[in-house]
Amino acid sequence: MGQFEQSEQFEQFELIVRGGMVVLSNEVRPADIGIRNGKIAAVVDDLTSRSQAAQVYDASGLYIMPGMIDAHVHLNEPALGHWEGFETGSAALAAGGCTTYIDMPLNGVPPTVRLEALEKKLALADGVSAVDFALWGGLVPGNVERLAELAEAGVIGFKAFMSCPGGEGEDIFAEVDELTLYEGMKEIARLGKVLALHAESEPIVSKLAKEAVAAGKRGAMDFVNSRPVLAELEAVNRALFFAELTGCALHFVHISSSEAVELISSAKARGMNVTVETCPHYLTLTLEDVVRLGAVAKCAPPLRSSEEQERLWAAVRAGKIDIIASDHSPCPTSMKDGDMFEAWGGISGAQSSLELMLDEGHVRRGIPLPELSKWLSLNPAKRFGLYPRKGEIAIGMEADLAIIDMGESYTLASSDLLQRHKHSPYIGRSLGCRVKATMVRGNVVYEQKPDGVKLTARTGRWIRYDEGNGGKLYG
Ligand SMILES: NC(=O)N[C@H]1NC(=O)NC1=O
Ligand SMILES: [Zn+2]
Repeated sequence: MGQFEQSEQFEQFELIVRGGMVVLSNEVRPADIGIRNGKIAAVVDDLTSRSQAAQVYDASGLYIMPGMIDAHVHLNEPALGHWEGFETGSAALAAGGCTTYIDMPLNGVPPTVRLEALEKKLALADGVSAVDFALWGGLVPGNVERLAELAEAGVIGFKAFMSCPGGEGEDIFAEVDELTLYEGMKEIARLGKVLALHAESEPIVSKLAKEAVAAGKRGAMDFVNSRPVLAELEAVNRALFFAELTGCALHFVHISSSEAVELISSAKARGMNVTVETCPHYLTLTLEDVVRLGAVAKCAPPLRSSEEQERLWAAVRAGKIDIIASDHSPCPTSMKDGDMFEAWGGISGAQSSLELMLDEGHVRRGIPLPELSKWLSLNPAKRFGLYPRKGEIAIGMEADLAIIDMGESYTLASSDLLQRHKHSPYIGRSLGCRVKATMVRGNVVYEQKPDGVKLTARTGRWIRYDEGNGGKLYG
C-alpha cells in the first residue's frame, strides 16, 4: 500500500456530508465532502470507508450546492429592526440556502456612510446572525471624505442611489447629485473598490410620478408606468460616462431590462470594469403579478412585461448577467396596505431566491446547476473580495453549503417564512425543489424536517473585505 493511500486511511474529519450530488464549478457528480476546521478538505467518492468523522450528514438523494452569496439585502438595523433585523433576516436567508449576505448601507438609521455608523451596525449583528455577512458602505452627498475610513474598516464596496431611496426622517440615506457621483467615483477608484448603483433617473421618475398622482392615477400599472425602462437606460448611460472619466469599477444592482444589460455588455466589451445584477423577482414575476398582488409586489425598478422577462432570461443564459441577488427590502406589512405610490417599495424575497432560481432556471428551463451557481455564489464571491475563501465547493474553501432536495415540490406558505414580517409575493407559489439544510463553515445552521424547521447556532461572522482576487470576475 502506497504512502498516499495509507495516510488517506487515517484521515479525520469533523463532518462528512455523504452520498450527495455535488455541484462543482464545471460539473455535478456524486461525491462525499470531508470538512476539517470548517473548510472543505476532501471531495471524493466514498470517503466514509477510509476515514473517520465526528459527524456524518446523510445527503443521499440530495444535491449539495455552494451556499448562496446574497450580495443585496437590507436588514435595516440600526433603528429599523422592527422592519427586519439581523436575527430574523439572517434566519430567513439561512432557510433559503444562503450562507453569506452583504448588507446594504440603508435603510437602517444611521445609514452606513461613516465609521461610527458601521460600528453601530456591527455591534447589533455580533452573535446574532445565523450566517456570515459582509457590509456595503454608502456614498451620499457630503460623505466623499468618509469613504476611506469605511474602506479601511472593511466594507466590500459602496452603494449609491441615482433616484430617491424613500424613507422619512433626519439622517436617512439620500440619492447622489451629479457632482457627488463624479467625485465619489474618483475617490472609490482611488480606494480600489466597486460602486454599486441603483440606476433610475430621478428627474424622469419623479416627474412621471407627480403627473400620475395629480391625475388621480394611483393603481399598480400607473406606478409601473411612472418608472419606465427609459429611466433605467438614462441612468446607466450617465453612470458609465462618469466611470469612463474616473476609472471607477461599477456594479449595477437590480437591473430590470435587457436593454440596460446590453448597454452594460457594450461597456464590458470596451474594457470597462463593470458588472450587473438582476433579481429573482424580475425573472419570476411580471406586471400581471403586481396588478394581482398590489404593493406586496411593489419594487423599484418595477416588475416588467413577460416579453421583457423572456429577454432578461435570454441575457442570463447568454452570460450577460453576472450576479443574481434578492434585494430583500422588507417592511411592516401595514406599509404594504396603502395605495401603490404610498406603499413601501421593496420585495421581501430573501428566503426564496435560491429555490426560485433552481425551480425556474434549472427545473423549468434546464439551465445547468453549475451555471446557476456561478451567478448565485461564485461571481458575487469573486466580485466582492470573498474569493477564494467562499463561493464554490473546492478544497480549501470554507464549507458553506446548501443541501437541496431537487425532487420535493411544495407550496410556499407564510408560516414557512422566518423573516420578521411574513409577507412575500411568492406565498402560494409552487416551488419544484426545497432547501433541506444549510451549513456555514461546517456548522449546520438550518434544517428542514417533516416535523418543522430547526435553526441552530448563530455562528455568523462578519467577513471584512480582503484583497482576494482583486474583484476580478473573468481571467
Ligand atoms: N430603499 C430601498 O430599500 N429600496 C429598494 N427597494 C426596491 O424595490 N428597490 C430598492 O432599491
Ligand atoms: Zn436594495
